[in-house]
Amino acid sequence: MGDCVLSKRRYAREHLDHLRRVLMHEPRGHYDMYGALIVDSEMPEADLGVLFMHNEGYSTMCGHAVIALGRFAVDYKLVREPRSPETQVNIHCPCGLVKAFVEYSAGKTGAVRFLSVPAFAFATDVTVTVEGFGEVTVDISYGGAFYTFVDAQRFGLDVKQSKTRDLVDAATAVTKAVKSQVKLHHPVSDDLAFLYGTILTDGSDEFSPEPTANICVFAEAQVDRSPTGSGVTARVALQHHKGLIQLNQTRTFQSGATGSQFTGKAVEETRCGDFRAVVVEVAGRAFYTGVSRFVQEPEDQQAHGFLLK
Ligand SMILES: O=C(O)[C@H]1NCC[C@@H]1O
Repeated sequence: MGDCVLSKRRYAREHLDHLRRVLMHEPRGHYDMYGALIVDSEMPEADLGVLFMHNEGYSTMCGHAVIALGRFAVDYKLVREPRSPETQVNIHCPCGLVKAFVEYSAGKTGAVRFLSVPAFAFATDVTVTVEGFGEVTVDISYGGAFYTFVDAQRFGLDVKQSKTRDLVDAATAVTKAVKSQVKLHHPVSDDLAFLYGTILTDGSDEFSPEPTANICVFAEAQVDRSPTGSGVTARVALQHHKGLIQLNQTRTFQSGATGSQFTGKAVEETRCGDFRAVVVEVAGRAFYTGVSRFVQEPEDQQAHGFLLK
């Protein structure tokens, strides 16, 4: 499989993709299913490595999965002695080492915060031609994965009120335009240099104690149910880059799809290659919903999984 997490991601994509389809697609998963696969990490300081899976392939970062995995790692004893009030869990994601801190008290795990890899605004006020919408000005930012950001109002939409289908169509058209018209690059690895999705926002980027809502459409028009941990990381980096948020100012980010919330703040200025970057802390909660055991029967014609679009 290769000995670094990024090469494991490449190997899974090239040789094990049938397993992702079995788990993420119907009848075991669904169009918007998301999965995390725990792997060994080559980093001595990592407690675990992880590959992220979605409807089309493998992402490089997933904040909502890191929040869930932080709790999971403590509860299932993947880390040495848990400590109160917080236990640190170092999770080696394809984008790099992410440090999660899991509330722990009287044997119970709680909320999780994590410090992600250096995040940076890649390009601001970029004009692209979007099919069906004409020229649209967008920002592009990196938070472990690259996202395009644009105010939903540009399309006459509202991230909390509009039909999900309309938001998905607009975001997907933007993603398609940016992918074909903007060349991305990442100072650490070419494997990180791709556009993962588009995040439509409510346009409230100036610091405010009020929550700001966004909806993330990623991979193959997949809709995130969370406020998007890597998206919050990228959005905070963008807001900080534009001088709209200062270090240690905490903002609340809400999913336009479900109303679930994360908080995010930039905690440190740093660099990523030539980019001025920030370390962003994202916090949220994850809950167990059950334990599943999947099987495949040889006679099952649909055993390999299928997707309805
Ligand atoms: O929270 C996140 O970062 C992820 N949620 C789905 C899309 C992203 O990978």
